[in-house]
Amino acid sequence: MSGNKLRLGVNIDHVATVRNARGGAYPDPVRAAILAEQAGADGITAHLREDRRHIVDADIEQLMDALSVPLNFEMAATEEMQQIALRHKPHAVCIVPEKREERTTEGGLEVAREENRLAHYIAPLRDAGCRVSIFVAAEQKQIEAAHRIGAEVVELHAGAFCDAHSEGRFDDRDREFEALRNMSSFAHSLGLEVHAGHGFTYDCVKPVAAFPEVMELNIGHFLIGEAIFQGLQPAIAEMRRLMDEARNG
Ligand SMILES: CC(=O)[C@@H](O)[C@H](O)COP(=O)(O)O
Ligand SMILES: NCC(=O)COP(=O)(O)O
Repeated sequence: MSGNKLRLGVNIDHVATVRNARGGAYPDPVRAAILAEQAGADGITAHLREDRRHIVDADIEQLMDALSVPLNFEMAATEEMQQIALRHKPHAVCIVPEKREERTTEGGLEVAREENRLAHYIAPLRDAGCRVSIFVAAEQKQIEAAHRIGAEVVELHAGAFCDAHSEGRFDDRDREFEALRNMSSFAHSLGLEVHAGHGFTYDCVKPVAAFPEVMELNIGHFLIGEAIFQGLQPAIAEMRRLMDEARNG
């Protein structure tokens, strides 16, 4: 991924959701990834869930062959996913919590609860050259634990902030925003690279994009939705414009 500008990782999971609705071959998430690259995405994010509800193993194979920007491979901390990651050796892996019954990622990884296991789990991934990120809630104890286990990056779960904003719960939104801002600064003070993701829309991206410590935003569901109305490349270009506006004033 490029320099120290605020990078945009485009998550293409939900192109696969549409594809899988009919069990066919289109729309192709790999074609979406290539179009996203051409529209200015600095990286592509794909979440291979245990239940393969959207991205499937063949998508990861094809993305590894087709992409000229880095792949951020989201995965649960399972033996199966570790073997898949070690086989492909993507630029980055992001360890996320998963529950089969969830509709989408509901919270951050409870790193503090299983530090020893996760430290051993991520070591081979780091040794294989993958940049290891941990998807965490904006909580000090989780960020400290992510640092202790040897993660290089934390991705702050922005979902509570984004949901509160879109639902008009502005007191909740402001509280979540303060947590994100404080934990972005705290994570940076530990030497962690700071990312954020989950739930960003045009309306709520700028306040977090303005955090000077944040190096990357991973955004998917909203962009794929917007692509239905204005096309994927214009949707990405607008998100990029808003991110740049936030960062550069
Ligand atoms: C970890 C995260 O916030 C996103 O990658 C999200 O998981 C997208 O996938 P789902 O929509 O299946 O949760
Ligand atoms: N890690 C967050 C991500 O990849 C995209 O989340 P969303 O924008 O699909 O909610």
